Amino acid sequence: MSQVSLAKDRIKFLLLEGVHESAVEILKQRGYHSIEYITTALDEAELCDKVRDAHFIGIRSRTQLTEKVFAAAEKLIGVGCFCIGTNQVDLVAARNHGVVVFNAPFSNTRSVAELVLAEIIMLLRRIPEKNAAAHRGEWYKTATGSFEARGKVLGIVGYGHIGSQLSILAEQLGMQVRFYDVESKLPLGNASSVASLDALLQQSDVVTLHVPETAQTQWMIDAPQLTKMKPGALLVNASRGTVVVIDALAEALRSGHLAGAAIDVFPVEPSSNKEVFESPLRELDNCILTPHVGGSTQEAQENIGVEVAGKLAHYSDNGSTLSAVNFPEVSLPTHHGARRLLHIHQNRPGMLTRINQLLAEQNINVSGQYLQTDADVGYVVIDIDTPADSDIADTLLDAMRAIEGTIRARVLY
Ligand SMILES: NC(=O)C1=CN([C@@H]2O[C@H](COP(=O)(O)OP(=O)(O)OC[C@H]3O[C@@H](n4cnc5c(N)ncnc54)[C@H](O)[C@@H]3O)[C@@H](O)[C@H]2O)C=CC1
Ligand SMILES: O=C(O)C(=O)COP(=O)(O)O
Repeated sequence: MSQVSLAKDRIKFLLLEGVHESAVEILKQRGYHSIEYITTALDEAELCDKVRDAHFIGIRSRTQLTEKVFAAAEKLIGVGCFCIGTNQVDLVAARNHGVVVFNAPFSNTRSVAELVLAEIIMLLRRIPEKNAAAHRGEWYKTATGSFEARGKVLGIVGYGHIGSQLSILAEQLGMQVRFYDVESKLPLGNASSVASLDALLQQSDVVTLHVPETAQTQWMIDAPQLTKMKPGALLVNASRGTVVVIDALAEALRSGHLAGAAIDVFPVEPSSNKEVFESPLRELDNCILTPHVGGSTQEAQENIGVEVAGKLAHYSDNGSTLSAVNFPEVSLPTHHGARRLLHIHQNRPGMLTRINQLLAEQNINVSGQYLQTDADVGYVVIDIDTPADSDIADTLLDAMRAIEGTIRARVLY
């Protein structure tokens, strides 16, 4: 057997932020036992040190994977985001270093939708203030400012997996659902789309945000947008902390223009449970504050562990990049009796020709070849008919690595 294909027990996984143990179980079931498990996030300097000998890293929303981290991670071939958001990863840097990034696009969406629905009911009934008062020994029994959810207009910004599930749940309560999305989306049930964010803000009794962190969504809700909301309206943000300008929100809550808010995500979040949480919203009783737990349920975390660990193991075992968020997607059959080589390269003319020339020169029969490219990167998987004890794959690998524009090449089996 060739020496270049790494044995599974030498493939190292670094799992951070206490990802669910289902991830560890799946990796072990798939034959990966070299797993370092850390319950917290690491800062950039600690990460640069830790990632040096890791082949895979698993993170959640706190760990920032920067260009500097990827440059230090010489052996890294894959990242698993055990969450939905991938804004914490420099996806372009990852791709340029030949590192494939996966996430779990659905597994915690129901959990977020349920939490938001519960918060809407709590806010409509002014429970946060009444709860805070009761904790101080005050008895604040009044119907003033308390409303049923039935008949109220719920404005959803971002009608994706979470927004659309919330739409269905809110309609069960009799809410009238309207949404604004930059993409054309099928309205579910009796929901209807609204042409602009401003129009949605003006019409809604409750506004809830379910957009990803992008340049367009950054500080999307600032003082001018809050002013457009109905007097006495409510705001919920369980998307990303950069979507809402917190000082502007605090002012809108203090002035009484908004009656309440529920905020799960913040521009700066503590990096561990031991750090103090600072926010101007802390002093406001009419604001539900939660520590980024929208997706933190046992069900969601267990499913995410299984899903993302499965994707990492599949990529490691077979080279498949199906559902990668930063990489050309190649879905591959397992090819028994063949050797499989992977070549990740800058997408420039003639790369495949050069690889195929090498194969022809060595008189190697190709039994399968799979290529996908995006604007910058090409990924080709080559199955060759050669006995397992031949060292031709090693020779080929050296030659492929010498091709100018190669980012990474390896023999899988
Ligand atoms: N609080 C928590 O624990 C969690 C937070 N999240 C956050 O929620 C976000 C949304 O999750 P999903 O619904 O699963 O994502 P998704 O990708 O299914 O939906 C996002 C929707 O937002 C729309 N959109 C993008 N830019 C927009 C803009 N500028 N204006 C209006 N609409 C825009 C998209 O077209 C898409 O329909 C995630 O990106 C993540 O940041 C996700 C899970 C847990
Ligand atoms: O799935 C997401 O995007 C989330 O925000 C959840 O993040 P977490 O895994 O709880 O740190």
